[in-house]
Order: sequence, then C-alpha cells, then structure tokens
Amino acid sequence: MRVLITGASGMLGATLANMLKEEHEVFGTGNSNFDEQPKNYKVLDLNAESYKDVMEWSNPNVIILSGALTNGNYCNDNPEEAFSINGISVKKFAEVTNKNVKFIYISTDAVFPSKLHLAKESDCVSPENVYGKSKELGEFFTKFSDKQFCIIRTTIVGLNLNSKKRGFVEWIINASKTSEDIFLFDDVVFNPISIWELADEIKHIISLENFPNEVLHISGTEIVTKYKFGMELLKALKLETETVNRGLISSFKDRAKRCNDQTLSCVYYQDKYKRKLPKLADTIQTINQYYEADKIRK
Ligand SMILES: NC(=O)C1=CN([C@@H]2O[C@H](COP(=O)(O)OP(=O)(O)OC[C@H]3O[C@@H](n4cnc5c(N)ncnc54)[C@H](OP(=O)(O)O)[C@@H]3O)[C@@H](O)[C@H]2O)C=CC1
Ligand SMILES: Cc1cn([C@H]2C[C@H](O)[C@@H](COP(=O)(O)OP(=O)(O)O[C@H]3O[C@@H](C)C(=O)[C@@H](O)[C@H]3O)O2)c(=O)[nH]c1=O
Repeated sequence: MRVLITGASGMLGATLANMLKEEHEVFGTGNSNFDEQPKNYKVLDLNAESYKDVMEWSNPNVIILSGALTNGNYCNDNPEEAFSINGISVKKFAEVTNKNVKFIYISTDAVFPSKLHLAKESDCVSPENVYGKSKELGEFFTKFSDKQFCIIRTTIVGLNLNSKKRGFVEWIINASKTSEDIFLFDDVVFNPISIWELADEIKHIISLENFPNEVLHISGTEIVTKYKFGMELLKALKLETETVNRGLISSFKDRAKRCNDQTLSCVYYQDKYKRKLPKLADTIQTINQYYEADKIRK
C-alpha cells in the first residue's frame, strides 16, 4: 500500500514512517527538513493553499494525518493558525483525494473536558483549550469527508528520531542528566502508550480487510500521574530521580488551560478488535529498549 504520513518530522510521524516502511511504500511530509529524515520525504506547510504537488508525488491509498501544532500555549495565542493546521488541513486533503483514499486522523484526549474520567468513544467532546478545539475540528472534517476513516484518540509518549526535537520523555531524561530541577504534575492523570506500540496498532488497522470507519480510543491500560510516570521512567532507565519534584498543574497559572484528567477508556477497541494494549510497565520497557538502542548507536 502507498501510505502518506503528515507530521513525519514529529515524534509519532517519524517513528510511524520508520516502522511502516517494512510493509508499505511510505511517503512523509513535515514542515521542515531534518538530518534523520526518511527516503521519501518532502516539506509541505499544511497552511499552503494547494497540496497538489504532494498528492501527485505520493498518490496514496492511505493518509495518516499526524501533522499538528501540538504546543497548547502557542495554539491559545495563535488560534487561527491552530485551526488551519490541525483542522482545516484535513478538509484540504479531502478535496484533493478521491473517495477510495482512506484517512487515519491522529487525535487526542484533549477533545474531552477534565470532568470525564476514562472517556469513551460515545462520550461528547467538549475541549477546554484551543488545541483541543482545533483537533475537534480535524475530527469533524475527517468524519464528514467522503472517505473511509479512522479517528484515533490517544495519549502518546516516546523519543524523537528527529534530533532537533525534544518532547516530554526527553525533557525528563535530560533534566535528570543535567541535574535540573523539574516539577512533574502529581494532579494530572493519563494512561500513556508509547509511539512504537501505537504504531503497531496503526499497522494492524491498515491491514484490516474491513477498515474501521469509526472513532477509536487507543492508549495504555494503566492510569498514572505525570509525576509517577516520570519517576518510573527514570528508575527503569537507571537514572537519578533526585531532581524530580512533585508539581501541581493548579499552580501553573500562566498557560493555556489543560485537563487534569486525560484518561481514555480503551475497552471498546480492545474488545471489538481483539487487541491487547500495553500496561505501564510494558510502555516504559519499550521506551527503555529504544533509549538503550539509541545510546549504542551514538
Ligand atoms: N505528543 C502528545 O502528547 C500527543 C499528540 N497527539 C497527536 O498526535 C499527533 C502527533 O503528535 P507528535 O508527534 O507528538 O507531534 P510533534 O509536535 O512531535 O510533531 C508535529 C508535526 O507536525 C508538523 N507541523 C507542525 N506545523 C506544521 C505546518 N504548518 N505544516 C506542516 N507540518 C506541520 C511538524 O513539522 P516540523 O517538525 O517541521 O515542525 C511535525 O512534523 C498530533 O496530531 C497530535 O495532535 C495526541 C495525543 C498526545
Ligand atoms: C506534564 C508536565 C508538563 N509540564 C510543562 C512542561 C511542558 O513543556 C508543558 C506542556 O506539557 P505537555 O507537553 O505534557 O503538554 P500538554 O498540553 O499538557 O499535554 C498534551 O500534549 C498534547 C500534544 C496532547 O495531545 C495531549 O494529549 C496532552 O498529552 O507543561 C510540567 O512542568 N510538568 C509536567 O508534569
């Protein structure tokens, strides 16, 4: 299959491109070039008027829409840009593709409000910040396109293949290595899945004879606070935990509102598709495996 992945310079997209290339012809786009970029890679600004060149080049059977503005504070300060990149871009892809092309839209727990614990696919969305609202718009254009679609809501953790980037996990690791004090939220809960484990699920979904055509929650099966996650991660990686402090999201006033309950129920997906999603220890073990492999490579 020919698979186009947007956000292929990002944390999830770069790993997806790497893992899917074993079975598919993969084409990736991102907003900038990077040293580790895959073979078939082009810069495509999702704000651009036309996506024609990229569509002619990749001619995909499946498009994985992973490209997004993910910085919640930046989205709040720049709502038009956030709605354009995270939402309207999906409409533009729908307009330049025929109805046989399948869409997989990567969405987020942030479409739900804090008051929902273990949000289900059938629960009403009600985002609390611009980032969440812009992802809700992306879901809308995915659902109401003429394509077969799968919207995956998730909460991911992992390492960046793109050495210019640094996410949540790298932030915790680097702080430990440089003895920088950090405050991890002990009042925010989530059920994380690693990018490699999620990529395996996406591989499975692409291989299905009957494409899902629905919203699916795909994440880890255990709930932790961000603080506990950070501590468990550092212990597994045999790194110092001394500079990790308990923080409270409620004391971070100067930023876009975030939910303190980011949990997603993955029961429907596991039951219907007969899949076993990872426990926290599996997810941390997977990160450890890629972290060690990276150390050896470097
Ligand atoms: N990280 C998380 O905690 C979670 C993420 N998600 C969703 O998962 C998906 C992947 O997230 P993640 O990999 O962490 O994101 P990253 O922030 O790591 O990567 C974002 C990607 O989008 C690209 N992008 C940003 N702006 C533009 C633009 N104007 N035009 C084209 N491409 C652009 C970036 O390109 P460039 O590198 O050039 O800037 C990059 O490739 C997203 O859709 C996100 O909403 C869902 C739940 C949790
Ligand atoms: C989690 C956390 C963040 N922070 C600070 C640093 C960090 O750069 C900033 C933003 O936190 P996060 O990166 O976790 O972003 P945040 O917007 O909270 O998390 C989200 O990410 C987006 C992309 C999603 O889709 C959501 O599902 C969600 O996981 O807040 C802390 O100081 N302590 C913490 O424990």
